[in-house]
Amino acid sequence: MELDKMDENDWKYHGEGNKSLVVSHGQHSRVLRLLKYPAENAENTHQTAEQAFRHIQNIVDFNKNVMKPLLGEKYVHHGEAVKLPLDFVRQLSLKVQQERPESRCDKVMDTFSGCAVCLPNLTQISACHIGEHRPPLCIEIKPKCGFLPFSRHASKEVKRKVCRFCMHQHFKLANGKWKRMSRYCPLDLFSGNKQRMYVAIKHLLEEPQNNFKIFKNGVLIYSCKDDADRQQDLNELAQHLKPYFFPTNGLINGHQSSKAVLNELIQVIISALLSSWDSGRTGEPRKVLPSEGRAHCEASPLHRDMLRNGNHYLPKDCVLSKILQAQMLDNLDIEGLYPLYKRVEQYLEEFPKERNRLQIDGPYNENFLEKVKNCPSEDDGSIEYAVGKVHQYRVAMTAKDCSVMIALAPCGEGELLEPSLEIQPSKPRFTYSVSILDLDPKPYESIPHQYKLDSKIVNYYLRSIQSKQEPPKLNRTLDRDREDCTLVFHPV
Ligand SMILES: O=P(O)(O)O[C@@H]1[C@@H](OP(=O)(O)O)[C@H](OP(=O)(O)O)[C@H](O)[C@H](OP(=O)(O)O)[C@H]1OP(=O)(O)O
Ligand SMILES: Nc1ncnc2c1ncn2[C@@H]1O[C@H](COP(=O)(O)OP(=O)(O)OP(=O)(O)O)[C@@H](O)[C@H]1O
Repeated sequence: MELDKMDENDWKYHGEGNKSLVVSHGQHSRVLRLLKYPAENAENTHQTAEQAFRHIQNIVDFNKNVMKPLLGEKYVHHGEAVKLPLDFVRQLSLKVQQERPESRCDKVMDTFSGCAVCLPNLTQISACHIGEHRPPLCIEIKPKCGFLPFSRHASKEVKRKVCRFCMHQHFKLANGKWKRMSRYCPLDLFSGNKQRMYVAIKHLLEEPQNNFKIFKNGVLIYSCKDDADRQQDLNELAQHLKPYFFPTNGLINGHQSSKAVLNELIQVIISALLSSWDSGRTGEPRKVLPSEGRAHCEASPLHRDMLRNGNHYLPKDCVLSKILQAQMLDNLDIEGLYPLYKRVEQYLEEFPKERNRLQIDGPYNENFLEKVKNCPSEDDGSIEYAVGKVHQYRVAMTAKDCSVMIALAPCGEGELLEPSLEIQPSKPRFTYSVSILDLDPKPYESIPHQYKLDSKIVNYYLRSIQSKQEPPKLNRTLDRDREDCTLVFHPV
């Protein structure tokens, strides 16, 4: 990519989140990730070009020096900070504007600094069979927090029973963020139990919100639509997917065939999420013990029998296990962390110059990682302990908000390249790659917001459960009874 010869016509809108907008290159498997700002203060960010570049470089450094060693070399692509011609960025911003979803237009793309992160396009993977005409598929999952707080600081009993995602759903619906409740529960996805994972992914398909997307040849073909006819959307998705899973089976018709195709998709997703390259070598997957806080969430719509169905484990090096371990660095809960944040604040008021030594805003280098890894386990009253816990919490926050990309390319007969997924010997095979994205550092300043938000979510949940005068389990049990009118897949 020659930075002085950038042409906006080579790039197209790819997607965006709350903080960044992503464009992809038409020919090369590359994306540019540009930051966004609230529309009202876009021109007043008062950042010099140097500060803007530092900010982008900080994101790259955090990915490279902190998240990559924690999550694993093979999953994290840290990218590169680039400085783009301002003219190109302005033209690009005009070009993509019409493609942007309305709900994201409260923020505008940064057209002032020219700074961006250049990354591999993780929706792409090269097909492993010459003459293979089916383009790559990619499934993106934002799994969110996969455990219940086990800290003694978590003051409300409900936090030990119902997971944050399930409680947050009530708050999000009340605030109008979503129109329909998601039945997805992260604890089921992270359980390592294939039946529970199956149901979790089925619920993501039924109500994707911002947790589930599918791309074909790098183009988004399935995601959240507020006023969608879900069954029709799923049937259309099945039409897209059928050549991948039933290549020789003629035209697909009817609800049953859609279910069969989506069933195959879920099986492949589960295999990719549980795959661990180490297990390939040794033959036996290495297990991690189930940890505290990982049993199940009482708001999950799963049947008790399935929850009781034995202990299951995540293979040690699978992507979910890596993410969960990083999430669990938050072992005090925000309620235990907040007093330590205040200790740091007080210390910085007295000794403002210490901010740099303590690496509150970076640099995100090996030293920062050491502080995260070697934080004392007991509170000795020191500032070092408080800062170590704050750093750990911020890393955990990043892991609770990241996304997993599973890119799949069909393999022809006898063309099996490593790594590959084979669901059953008679079924089509895929070569695949699994990556983790959106690993930006969460600002130190957001801790008070997290503290308030946590209490709002819990209090709102308790109120809404009380107002229905039903215990949480009963609520979702009623939902389950209604499941007949929605999609029912058959668990493996
Ligand atoms: O707080 P949460 O759990 O709602 O997570 C926020 C996400 O909302 P979600 O619940 O996933 O829909 C939110 O996602 P959306 O904008 O809702 O798609 C962001 O990812 C936000 O991160 P950041 O502030 O942009 O760095 C996320 O904020 P952080 O808490 O990770 O800072
Ligand atoms: N390297 C990549 N390759 C392909 N697609 C990508 C890549 N990085 C991001 N995307 C796409 O762009 C979308 C937005 O990116 P990202 O999640 O990093 O934005 P964000 O604003 O940081 O998100 P959040 O709302 O979680 O803060 C992703 O959901 C994904 O679909």
